[in-house]
Amino acid sequence: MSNIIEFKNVYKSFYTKEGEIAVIENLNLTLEKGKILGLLGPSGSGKSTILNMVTNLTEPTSGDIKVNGKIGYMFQKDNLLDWRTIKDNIMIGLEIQNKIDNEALLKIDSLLKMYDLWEFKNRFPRELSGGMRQRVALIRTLATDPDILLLDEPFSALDYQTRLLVSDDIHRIIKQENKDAILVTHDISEGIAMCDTVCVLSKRPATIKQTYNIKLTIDKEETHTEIKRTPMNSRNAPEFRTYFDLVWKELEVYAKQ
Ligand SMILES: Nc1ncnc2c1ncn2[C@@H]1O[C@H](COP(=O)(O)OP(=O)(O)OP(=O)(O)O)[C@@H](O)[C@H]1O
Repeated sequence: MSNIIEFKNVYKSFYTKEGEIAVIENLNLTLEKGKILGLLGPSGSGKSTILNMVTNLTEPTSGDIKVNGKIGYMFQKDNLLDWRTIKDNIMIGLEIQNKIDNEALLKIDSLLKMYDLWEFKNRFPRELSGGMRQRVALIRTLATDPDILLLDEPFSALDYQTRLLVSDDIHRIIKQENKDAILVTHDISEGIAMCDTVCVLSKRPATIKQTYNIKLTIDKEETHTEIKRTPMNSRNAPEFRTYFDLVWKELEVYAKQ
C-alpha cells in the first residue's frame, strides 16, 4: 500500500514571548492511498498545526514530511462569497490559479450535475441550507483537482441532524472521487464513522497515543448484495461501540488532567 503522506519523527515548536513552546513531538503518521485518516485529540494539541505542516504553511522544526499529491482544504466555515452565485463560487479556486478553460468549465458542470447542485448553480449561498453550502465548499475544492483533502472540522458549524446527513454526503463524494483525506474532528463518533484509521493524539506536545484501524461488520442486505460502508451504517455496526469506548477512555485521560 503506497503512502500519500508520511511524517517521520516530526518535532514542531513555536517561539513566543514566554519562550519556546513544543507543540508536536516525535510524530509518526501515514496516510495510505484511498484512505481517510482521522485525527482526534484534546483542544490545542496541535491538530491544525499538523494540517498546516502538510500544506507547508508552517515547517517542522525537525523531522521529515513527505506529501505525494496536490492538496485541497475544507474548513469549518464554508467561506462562500455571498455576492457570487454557486457556480461562480465553485470557479473561484480555478480563477485564482488562472486555470479557467473549456475543460475546467466542463468539469465544473459535470460536478454540479453529479452532486445535485445543477439546478442551484445560479442561486446565491444565502438561498442554500448549511448542508448544501458544505457540499458546494467541497465541490469548489474538488474543482481544482486535488489528490488529498484536508478536512478541518468541516461539520462542526452544523446542527446534529444535518451533520449526520452531510457527513454521509461528503464521505460518498470523497470515496466516489477517489480522494485521500485527513479529517480533524473533536467528535469521536464522527471520526469512527467517517475514517478508515483513527489516530488519537496526546495533549501538547502532541504525539500519537493510539492508532485504530477501523474494521466494521456492515450488514448485508437480504439479497446478499454487498453494501458499501457509509458513516450512517457504520454507526450501527456491532464493533462501533467498542471503538467508541476505547477512544473515549484514551481521551478521558487528558480531560481529567
Ligand atoms: N503561530 C503560532 N505561534 C505560537 N503558538 C502557536 C502558533 N500556532 C499554534 N500555536 C499553539 O500551538 C498549539 C496547538 O495549536 P493548534 O491550533 O494546532 O491546536 P488544535 O489541536 O488544532 O486546537 P483546537 O482543537 O482547539 O482547534 C496551541 O497551544 C497554540 O496556541
